[in-house]
Amino acid sequence: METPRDEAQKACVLGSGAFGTALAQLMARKGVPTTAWTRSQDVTDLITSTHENTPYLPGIKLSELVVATTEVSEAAEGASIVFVVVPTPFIRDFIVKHRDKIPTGVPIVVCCKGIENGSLLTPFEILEEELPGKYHKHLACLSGPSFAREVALGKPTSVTVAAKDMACASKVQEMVSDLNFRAYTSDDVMGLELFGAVKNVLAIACGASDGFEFGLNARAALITRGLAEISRMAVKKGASPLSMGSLCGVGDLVLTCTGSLSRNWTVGNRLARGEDLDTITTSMRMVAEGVKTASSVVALSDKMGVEMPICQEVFEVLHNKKPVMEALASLQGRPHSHDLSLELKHSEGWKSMGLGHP
Ligand SMILES: NC(=O)c1ccc[n+]([C@@H]2O[C@H](COP(=O)([O-])OP(=O)(O)OC[C@H]3O[C@@H](n4cnc5c(N)ncnc54)[C@H](O)[C@@H]3O)[C@@H](O)[C@H]2O)c1
Ligand SMILES: O=P(O)(O)OC[C@H](O)CO
Repeated sequence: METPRDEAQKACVLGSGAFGTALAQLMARKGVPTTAWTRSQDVTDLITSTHENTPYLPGIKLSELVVATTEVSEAAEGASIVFVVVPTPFIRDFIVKHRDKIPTGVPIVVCCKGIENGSLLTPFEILEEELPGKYHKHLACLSGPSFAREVALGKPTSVTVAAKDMACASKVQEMVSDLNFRAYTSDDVMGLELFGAVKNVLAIACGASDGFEFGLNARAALITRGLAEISRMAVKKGASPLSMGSLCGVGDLVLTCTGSLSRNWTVGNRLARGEDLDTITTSMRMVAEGVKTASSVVALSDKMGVEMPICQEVFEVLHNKKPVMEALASLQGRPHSHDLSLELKHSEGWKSMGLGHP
């Protein structure tokens, strides 16, 4: 039987934490043989012998079509789609070390949510910097409300796939979608990545607020004012303010700020309950990207002259040991200001879209 256009023959997943494993399971569910690169031999052995990635997705039986290897060349060979799911702090080293093994002419889908410390670049920007030009029109990124466990279990999930070349975004959309996983396309790569990165920092604030049992009003306010912070930065960085209404915008922000499955929310929650950051992070094998991204967001907002008070307070708590209660009080005591609707109407980005005040 002829294979339909834009259907993957083999998928390669680079990074076998919770989300990489969930994506491997998603592709296998679609009948696509999938090879996942794991950093450690013990995870490859577990997947091979038990069909379960116990450290990252315990209790979920993986398809026989998912195989694991510690060799990037083996994972990538013959792949018609590649997912990059290595946490942001390790992406650059990973790509530099393995770029000669990454196939050309097939979509490379970046699925990480963070901003690199130092360079202040997003994962997509890092790949553009480190991969030769021949890869660039094949780069896409995928984000949205998508807890790995629910994706792996085949629970209904919808995400955004963005690329600079819409043909690439559409190709990825076709390749990843099934009845339980629905992808929408976008050309706003910067918007998708900034929302995905900064929402992790805001989820730490919401986890802390929930840890103190400040209530649902406080949490809704943090989410909404958090949306204002991201939009401010995104607009100034050239992203579309309209992406705030997307799955990769408000969708993922709401999920991560309200879901106890979130690692970032959990970090904030445990901080509020009196644990210190080192204890929390060393007890987690998984990565809460918001911890390191908080430093990048504060550095980037300073550099760009963008006000991001919630992110600033999260940074103070995480990296300058400010007591959580004091940080939350600082936010409530700030000078009065405008609602986002009024603020955006006067912003240059909004005006350039013809949406500002005349
Ligand atoms: N877990 C989710 O629900 C989810 C959903 C969407 C997106 N994401 C994003 O996917 C990315 C990966 O997260 P995850 O949840 O799959 O991972 P994880 O937190 O479950 O696991 C950590 C991963 O990092 C790897 N790692 C640790 N040190 C490394 C190093 N030095 N070099 C290379 N890899 C190293 C580990 O091998 C493991 O694969 C993150 O950017 C995350 O924000 C996660
Ligand atoms: O568990 P978290 O906080 O890393 O969030 C996971 C995903 O980003 C949710 O879409």
